[in-house]
Amino acid sequence: MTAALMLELRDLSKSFELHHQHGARLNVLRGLNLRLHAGECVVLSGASGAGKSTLLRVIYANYHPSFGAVHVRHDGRWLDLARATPHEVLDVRRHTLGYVSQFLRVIPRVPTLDIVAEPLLQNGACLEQARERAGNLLSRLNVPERLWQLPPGTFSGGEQQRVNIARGLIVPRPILLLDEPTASLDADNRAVVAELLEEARANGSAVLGIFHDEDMRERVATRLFPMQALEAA
Ligand SMILES: Nc1ncnc2c1ncn2[C@@H]1O[C@H](COP(=O)(O)OP(=O)(O)OP(=O)(O)O)[C@@H](O)[C@H]1O
Repeated sequence: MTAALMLELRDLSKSFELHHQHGARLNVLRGLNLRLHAGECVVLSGASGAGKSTLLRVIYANYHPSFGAVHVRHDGRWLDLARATPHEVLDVRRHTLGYVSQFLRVIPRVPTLDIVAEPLLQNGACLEQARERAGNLLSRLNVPERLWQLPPGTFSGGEQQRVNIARGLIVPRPILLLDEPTASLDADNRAVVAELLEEARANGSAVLGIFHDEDMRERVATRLFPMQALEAA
């Protein structure tokens, strides 16, 4: 049986207008086509500045594409995020499309355990279930239990990144976007993240990510998607 198509980018382009440079345009993505299926992990490769993060931000609807379509399979139908309403975008983010960046951005003074549990609570789980699953993920990611009741503001870069990954993976989502989520992690913790991603794929998630570390790329990628910086307009 062929795996279900989950995400399809068609003829996608993105340029930025540089207001402080008299409206000059910077073309970053042009005519890009990509299909992502359930159970695969496609890793974006290419030099710094090739547009990898921009592409993930366009898919997550943080940036609006200049041209083209971002079709996602959401709730049994296809939706073009480039033309979706803000309400539809929020619904897609809540149920279908996860995004884990390098940085943890959270409300200050909330304990780590609740930060991780929050997305599961929002999806309808009870507090006890959400905290239990949060604790499991934090343990697997080697975040010591003595830190769980503290807000993560003062944690090390690697600890914050592991909290961020736990929060990003606690709700199983059909499509996962990862923007260098393991950048500050040591080899042992990178291996845990690779295992978590394999489990997500085995459960049918489609993963699209950026990993600068070559070991990590080789370990998690089922396919590479090469990208190149465009020439100036
Ligand atoms: N909001 C923005 N406004 C203007 N230019 C932007 C914006 N976001 C990204 N760019 C430009 O787009 C180009 C691609 O950036 P992007 O961060 O997508 O590259 P990348 O391949 O992810 O690089 P790296 O591997 O270094 O993270 C860069 O030249 C960057 O300056």
